[in-house]
Amino acid sequence: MMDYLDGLNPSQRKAVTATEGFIRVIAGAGSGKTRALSRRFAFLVDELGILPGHILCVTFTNKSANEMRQRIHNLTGDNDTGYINTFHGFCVSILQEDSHAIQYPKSFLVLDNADIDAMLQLVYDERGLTLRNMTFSRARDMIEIRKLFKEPDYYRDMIIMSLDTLKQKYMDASRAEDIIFYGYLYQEKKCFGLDYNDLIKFSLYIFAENEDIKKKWQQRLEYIMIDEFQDIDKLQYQLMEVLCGYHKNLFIVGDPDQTIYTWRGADATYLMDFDKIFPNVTTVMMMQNYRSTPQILAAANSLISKNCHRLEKKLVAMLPDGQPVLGYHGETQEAEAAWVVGQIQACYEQGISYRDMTVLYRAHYVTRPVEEALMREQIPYTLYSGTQFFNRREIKDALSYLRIIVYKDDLSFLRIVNIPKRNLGKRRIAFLQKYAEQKECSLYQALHENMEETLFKGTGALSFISLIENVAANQGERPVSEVLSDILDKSGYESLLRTEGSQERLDNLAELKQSVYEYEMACGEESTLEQYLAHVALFTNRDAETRVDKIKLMTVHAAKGLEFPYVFLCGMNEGIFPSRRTRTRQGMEEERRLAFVAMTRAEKGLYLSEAAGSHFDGSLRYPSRFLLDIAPELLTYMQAPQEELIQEARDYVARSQRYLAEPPGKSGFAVGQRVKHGIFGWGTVLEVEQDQAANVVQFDNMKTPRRISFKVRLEQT
Ligand SMILES: Nc1ncnc2c1ncn2[C@@H]1O[C@H](COP(=O)(O)OP(=O)(O)OP(=O)(O)O)[C@@H](O)[C@H]1O
Repeated sequence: MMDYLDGLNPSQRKAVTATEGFIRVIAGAGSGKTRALSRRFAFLVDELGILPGHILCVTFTNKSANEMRQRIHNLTGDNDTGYINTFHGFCVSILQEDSHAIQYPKSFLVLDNADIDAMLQLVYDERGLTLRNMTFSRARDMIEIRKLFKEPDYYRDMIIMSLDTLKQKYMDASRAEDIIFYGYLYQEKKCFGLDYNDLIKFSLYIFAENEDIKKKWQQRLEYIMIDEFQDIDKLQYQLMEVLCGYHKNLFIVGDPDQTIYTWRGADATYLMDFDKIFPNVTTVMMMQNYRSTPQILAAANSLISKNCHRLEKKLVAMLPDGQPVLGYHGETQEAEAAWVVGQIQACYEQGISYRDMTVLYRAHYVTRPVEEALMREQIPYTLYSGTQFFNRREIKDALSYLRIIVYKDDLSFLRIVNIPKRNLGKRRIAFLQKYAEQKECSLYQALHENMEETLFKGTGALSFISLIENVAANQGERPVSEVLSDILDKSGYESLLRTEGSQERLDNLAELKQSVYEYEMACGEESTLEQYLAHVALFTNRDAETRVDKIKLMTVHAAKGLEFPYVFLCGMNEGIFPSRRTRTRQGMEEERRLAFVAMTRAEKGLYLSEAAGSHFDGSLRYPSRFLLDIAPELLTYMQAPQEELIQEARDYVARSQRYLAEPPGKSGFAVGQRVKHGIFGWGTVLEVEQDQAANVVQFDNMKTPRRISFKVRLEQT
């Protein structure tokens, strides 16, 4: 047996061996929390003899869950790696076991954005809405906000209401927003689909209503560990509170300086106040950084020290000296891109592979000049963005084929029934929709019952149905990867891509097969197609790794939790990074943390660049305040901005800082509350816009509502 404490520093050892009670680890960037977490898991299993199935380890992304599973497998040699998952993924496990408590089948569908869009399309078609009423992406945001804040009890409609009553509510709705919202809930219930919010809400509901189920899970989870705790949100927090209620062994680890998801509801105070809420909390500080050179760390420390609201802490570099952090000011964006690419080439000539170099940026549009320069120099690169791997057409098609085998659901059916062409176009589908409506059955069932009818003569209906039935009949005995290859082959889908000559799409399919195969290896033999489908719906493009030697391009958000030998952080200009949408001082501190996360991804080399010129709206581009925050001796410019420009930038930053709303930037009001304004008089709060730091108030004496900044005092009833 290996010694699990080998190669750990004293605080890491403490984190590993303090197993009982409430433990909080405040871990700086690159201080080895992943290492500590996985060793702790192995320690619990091998030294204390805890069964892996009684440990829950929550990670922030599926990718980190997979990595953690792999590490733990390597450490313990055990195939059973317990519950290592994201909160959403873990809720899938809860619901797969206990969804009967809410009369949902085990085989519910986990919906991703593309599924939600497909459902929205059905609602829009049925109720004559167009994208002019609302784009899908705005509709998705609206639904999420309504579910989280405005109608947090929405899930009762889905669970308690009958499908018919829910449909009536949808049909009775007249405002576009209501039509979309209730139409979507209806579609969800109709096909037993659950989106990310539902997963947690439904689990909490089951626990609240069923003492025995709650007890079962509480008793099962003897030890709970949560990574990236600084980005936990309210619902996740509630779930965690319930889960640790029996054994009270909760281990959390996070870094307040890396909170970058407050815009999505994350709240670092859960980490900061942990010791005030839970009894006898042991706090361990991990401040030794093993990732970056002292040069990189000094620059990052210098930046983050400019945040006012933070726990004062200093990361200490453990690695030997490296090259200085390099900066560059380009006269144009093209010049900046040329410098970045020039540095990449120089590194490559020194024997550094492309895969060890990563370009990071705040917003996608910044990549255009860099991409052009890379193409010109014929340097291979991959963009982690836009169309996410699991949202690509061919991947969605392939997964729909897998889904139809298990669920026979309408969404998958509509997606693939006519791909490749089976002569099942609009007219025949309309017939099936009508038939399904009358018989209250699925479209698949409708086709099954009608395939011998004249309308379907000369179509591929018969062969489609028999293909699905055949594969479905024996899929239980075969590995998922085999089922996938089989269906892609027999459906003619793969040869369709071959005829289209889409090599890239074929490569992506190969990548998918590989990822299924790896999933099977990680999960052991008992992985079923249902389980795979539930988990794959939780994936994001961060999960699709590249195997070829290519430069990676990604946003800073996507780089969370990752590390790269050489990092090129470009577009460091005011209006880009920090983003022009930053409106509050809190928001500005979050941008600075984001820049800190970006810089601390780098191990050996860090390159910071920006360009003069103007933005889309004609305003001048100034170097980012984050560059000015770094002490000058810690940033070596290969071409520096002129002193005059720096002074202008400082003036600009000082001006813009004055316009940022004051902290704490919290409204303190609830929707519907009556308030009194010094001049406008009485009114009602319609909405609280945290990002604008304003309350939307309908004043009694005014026709239209006004946004009133948090800065202005409002009296309450
Ligand atoms: N005690 C140690 N001795 C040597 N190297 C270590 C030690 N602990 C961790 N490392 C190395 O330091 C690097 C950072 O560790 P890890 O990825 O676990 O950090 P992290 O705390 O999760 O980082 P972040 O919060 O920035 O994402 C890894 O390459 C890891 O192998």
